[in-house]
Amino acid sequence: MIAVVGLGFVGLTTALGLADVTGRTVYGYDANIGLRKMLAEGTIPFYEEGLEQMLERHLHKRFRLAECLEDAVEGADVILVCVGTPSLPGGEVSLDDLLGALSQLSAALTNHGRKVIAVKSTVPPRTMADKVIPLLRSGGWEPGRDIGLVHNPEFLREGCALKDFIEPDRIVVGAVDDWSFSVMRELYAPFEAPLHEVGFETAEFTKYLSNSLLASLISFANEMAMAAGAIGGIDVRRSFDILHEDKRWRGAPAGMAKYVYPGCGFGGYCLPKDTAAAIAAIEAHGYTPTLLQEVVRVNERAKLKIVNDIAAAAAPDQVLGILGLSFKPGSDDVRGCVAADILSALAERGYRHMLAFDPMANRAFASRYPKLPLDYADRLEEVIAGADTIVVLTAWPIFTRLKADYPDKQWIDGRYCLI
Ligand SMILES: NC(=O)c1ccc[n+]([C@@H]2O[C@H](COP(=O)([O-])OP(=O)(O)OC[C@H]3O[C@@H](n4cnc5c(N)ncnc54)[C@H](O)[C@@H]3O)[C@@H](O)[C@H]2O)c1
Ligand SMILES: O=c1ccn([C@@H]2O[C@H](COP(=O)(O)OP(=O)(O)O[C@H]3O[C@H](CO)[C@@H](O)[C@H](O)[C@H]3O)[C@@H](O)[C@H]2O)c(=O)[nH]1
Repeated sequence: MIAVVGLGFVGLTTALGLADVTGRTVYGYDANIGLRKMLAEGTIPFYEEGLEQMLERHLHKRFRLAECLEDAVEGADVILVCVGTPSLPGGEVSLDDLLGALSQLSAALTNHGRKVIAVKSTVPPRTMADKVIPLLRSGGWEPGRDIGLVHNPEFLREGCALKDFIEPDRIVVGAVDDWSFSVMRELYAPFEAPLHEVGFETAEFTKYLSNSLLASLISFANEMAMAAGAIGGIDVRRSFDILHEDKRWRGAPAGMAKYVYPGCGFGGYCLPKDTAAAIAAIEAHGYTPTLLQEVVRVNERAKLKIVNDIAAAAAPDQVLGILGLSFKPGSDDVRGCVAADILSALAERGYRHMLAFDPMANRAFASRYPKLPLDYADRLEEVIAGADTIVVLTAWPIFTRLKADYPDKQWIDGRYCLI
């Protein structure tokens, strides 16, 4: 049996993906009672393609919700911990939820059958060795002797989380001993993906390596787009389309031609936090990662640029139409989205009449950012009718042709996505 602790984006996807692919029974536990109740009724609190159907298929059968941690882990031989590791104000990661969950786990475990604890949350290098192992020891569990211990970072992308989990490019496992490796090999045997057995630090670092590269590529794209704007006369969208025709971008399974598009900055729950955490972790070891620092600065500059573009195009007493609030198309997640930063910068500059529409994220945005002076439109057409200047902040495909359809409006394309 499998247990999953923390049923957010990663935990729920992991639990349902494992139930589906392995055929094993998965017990899920989340500390949030409201979330447990919602899941027990077959609904999920965010949009993720195919996930609700997967919940419907496995709920109360292969996927069971536990009301307490003890029940979730009692019969499990693998316990995957998927709690959040958010950023602190200085960029370092908060390990409070993770260490809290692990200390609850060490109190909840009994000696009946050996188990593996697998940390899936993203953590800075040396967290397993310096924080997790000492914590388990202080709870009376010696990793490698009484209990197995693994770090198994997750690489899924929101918007295609389930597909990414079920068809991963690679699986990375750092473990305390051979037995833990063998349990993870067995767990992932039905998945057709290379499984890399490495040390804890390599597993931890590989996750930051991946997200830091993605953040660097986006900041590179944004730097070049801003440079092109300064030169003038350049069709940035077409330049990038032509760039992506280079065969080296196109080889499956990389699919990077769908990445490295310029825009008004990267946001979301992972790239900003993981880049900041990578910088903090590297600095803490005495090295100054100047390129990564610059990646973050370019990202701030990309957000500021669109704020300046808007200020140059429309006075604060005008109505601004805002299209797109979610951190990326295909998702209703608004955690760390650039729209929040951009709209709060506009509010600071005195803009008070902003009418926004997102195909999925209106409600989530309103509840997470209640102080922003925004009105919400139920339909795209209301924004078009209500504003002369319209700003695109998320590249939803339904926005692509609007500029051509409404040439009389003033368009500010924060995502270089309008044709
Ligand atoms: N969201 C992504 O796309 C993504 C992808 C790869 C890796 N990650 C990493 O995975 C981790 C989880 O991210 P997420 O987006 O799923 O976070 P999330 O905030 O959506 O979910 C975390 C869940 O853990 C629960 N929780 C917190 N403390 C708990 C405890 N003691 N016991 C039980 N449940 C507890 C919370 O109630 C919440 O539902 C993070 O480290 C993140 O960096 C996220
Ligand atoms: O070419 C691009 C690609 C993305 N973005 C922006 O970058 C942010 C993040 O996008 P993306 O990387 O697609 O989304 P996430 O779901 O946050 O996934 C990232 O973060 C996850 C959590 O760590 C990792 O597992 C994934 O591999 C990694 O892509 C969003 O604001 C996008 O709008 C761009 O501006 N240009």
